[in-house]
Amino acid sequence: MAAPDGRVVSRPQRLGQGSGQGPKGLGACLHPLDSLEQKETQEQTLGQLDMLRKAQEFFQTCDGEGKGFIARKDMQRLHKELPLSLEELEDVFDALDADGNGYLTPEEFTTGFSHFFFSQNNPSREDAGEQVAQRHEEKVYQSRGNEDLGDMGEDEEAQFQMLMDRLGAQKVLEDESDVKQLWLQLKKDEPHLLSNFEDFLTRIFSQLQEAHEEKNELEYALKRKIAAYDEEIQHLYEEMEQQIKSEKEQFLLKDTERFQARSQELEQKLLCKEQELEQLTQKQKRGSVPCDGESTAREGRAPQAAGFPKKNKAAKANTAASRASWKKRSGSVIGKYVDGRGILRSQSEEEEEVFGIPRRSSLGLSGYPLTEEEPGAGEPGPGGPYPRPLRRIISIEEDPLPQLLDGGFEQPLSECPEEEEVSDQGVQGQIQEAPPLKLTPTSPRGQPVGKEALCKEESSPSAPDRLFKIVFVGNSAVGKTSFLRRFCEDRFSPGMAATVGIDYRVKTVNVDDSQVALQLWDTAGQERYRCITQQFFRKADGVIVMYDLTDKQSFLSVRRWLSSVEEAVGDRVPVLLLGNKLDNEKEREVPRGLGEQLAKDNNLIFYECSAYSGHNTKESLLHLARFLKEQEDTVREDTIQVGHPAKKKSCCG
Ligand SMILES: Nc1nc2c(ncn2[C@@H]2O[C@H](COP(=O)(O)OP(=O)(O)OP(=O)(O)O)[C@@H](O)[C@H]2O)c(=O)[nH]1
Ligand SMILES: [Ca+2]
Ligand SMILES: [Mg+2]
Repeated sequence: MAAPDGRVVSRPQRLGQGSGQGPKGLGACLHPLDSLEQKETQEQTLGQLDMLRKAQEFFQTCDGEGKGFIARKDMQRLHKELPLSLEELEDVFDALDADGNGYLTPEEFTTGFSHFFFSQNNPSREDAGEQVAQRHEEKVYQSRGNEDLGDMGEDEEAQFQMLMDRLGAQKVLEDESDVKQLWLQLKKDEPHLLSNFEDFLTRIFSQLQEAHEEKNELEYALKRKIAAYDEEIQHLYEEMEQQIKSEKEQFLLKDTERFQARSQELEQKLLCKEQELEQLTQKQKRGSVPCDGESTAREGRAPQAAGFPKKNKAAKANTAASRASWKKRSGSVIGKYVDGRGILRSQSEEEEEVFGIPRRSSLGLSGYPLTEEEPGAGEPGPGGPYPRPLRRIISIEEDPLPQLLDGGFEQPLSECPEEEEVSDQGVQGQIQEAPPLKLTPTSPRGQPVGKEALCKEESSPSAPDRLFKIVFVGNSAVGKTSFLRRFCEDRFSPGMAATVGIDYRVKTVNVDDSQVALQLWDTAGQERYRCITQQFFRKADGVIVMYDLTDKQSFLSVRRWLSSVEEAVGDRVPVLLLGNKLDNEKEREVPRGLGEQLAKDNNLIFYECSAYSGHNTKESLLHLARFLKEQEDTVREDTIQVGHPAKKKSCCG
């Protein structure tokens, strides 16, 4: 505040919000020694301090309430302090409001004020008001100078344009008309304000210019930021994709591992099931082998377990007779042989005596020895050489196998509806049709198991006279299941699934007017089921070994199959050797002669067949069925007339 003698007296400094860079206290005393030098500096500082103090004074005049900033209307309070009209104070306010937010902070006020009201010379010496007046003097003079220019008059437009160019208005002002109007107005009415107005315009335009530049800078920075963000997002996206991909791979890997573990587990389970089955059959064997060798004749009680019916009274009598005669019968389930002298001996003893060969010999699986001197023994029929008959008691006993199946394996019991007529054109020689046994079923289950499954009118009038168990073995995919399907259902379905464990079918065929039920055990060729398959040999009356004549390996495995049959049942059962897939001649790998030779060496019935075309499927099985039936007839005759010499017969017609 200017004191009456013009000395500048500072108002007590009011600290608080918006405290700007207030002048430091002047109370600090200076050291006498360097007072001269500092006097100089002090004078300078004092000048500046005065200036600032003035600014502060004005600020506090406006900010009477001490709110720390000045609003537009507060500026009017300077009307008394400064020779400025209200409009001019408004302009000054706008010029000082650097950030244009409608309020003046102490900084904005102090900084702008010292520019606006204190000229460049040292404000300390002159009173602010005088100073401001002087400035006005200058300004007015200056604008008057312009006025002079204006007076020259006709080129006001050019003058205004020159001013605009000087101020660089083009860059920041779209429409100069308002400014031009105001300028002309001022020029006319208040020429002394013209310089202020020009100053004001200068500041405004430079601030607009700055703002414009700042805006451009901000825009540029924004663009760069957006580009950086886009890049970042792109990068994140790729990273995420990568992550998803690796997650997927990991998941798949885990899945495969889980699957493998699961299948191993299942394999384990299967193996222990197989072991259980083995123990069961062992137990069964121990449990079922009769201690006094007591067993029932084939034409006697059929296995209850398989659900086969008990025979009627006549058959019972027959059974009793045959049972009586077999009282002495010892041993296991299947077949002992009664030799010519009626002495019950085991097949292998027979074998040793006749051939002295402890291993497989021409006595062979069919249970008939091969001797050259026999008439007609040389010509190999489709079933192989003519053997000399040995008696064979084919016994049947409570057969747990279907039970086992019921327990262990769910086997479809497929019974074939039609009766198989004996068509022996495919088989050597004629077969005498023995009169079928008169058997009337005593129970509704008059037929072999599964037969009742068919609707009544299909079931054949007579129950089977015979029941033979035939086990079917061979490498996987040689065509066992397809063969049996062809034989039972007379159809071929390609792309069969590999058999698991054991499959089981019953087919009744008519052999020489007898109803012969064939229990066909279809085994799985895959290695892992080998131990299950072995179990079923024991109970077999006959065995079929199949190979694929288009697959040499499967033929080479035949010997192995033959030896596992021998291990299980010795040479006591007839074996039919089948070379399958004859329809695939062009892919043949096993010449027919090799099959014939092998059959001859091991005294097997031999056929080449095709499950696909059906060629030799019936003939081969009927041959085996007839062979088994005749064997049984022979044994039966011998048993009834004990000691009679064996009747000559050939297995292959
Ligand atoms: N060309 C031809 N293909 C056959 C014949 N018999 C079977 N096949 C095919 O050989 C493949 C195996 O047949 P399967 O009957 O399943 O063989 P399998 O011996 O039962 O096999 P496992 O059950 O694993 O022991 C299937 O694709 C049959 O279509 C045949 O006579 N000719
Ligand atoms: Ca402001
Ligand atoms: Mg199969």
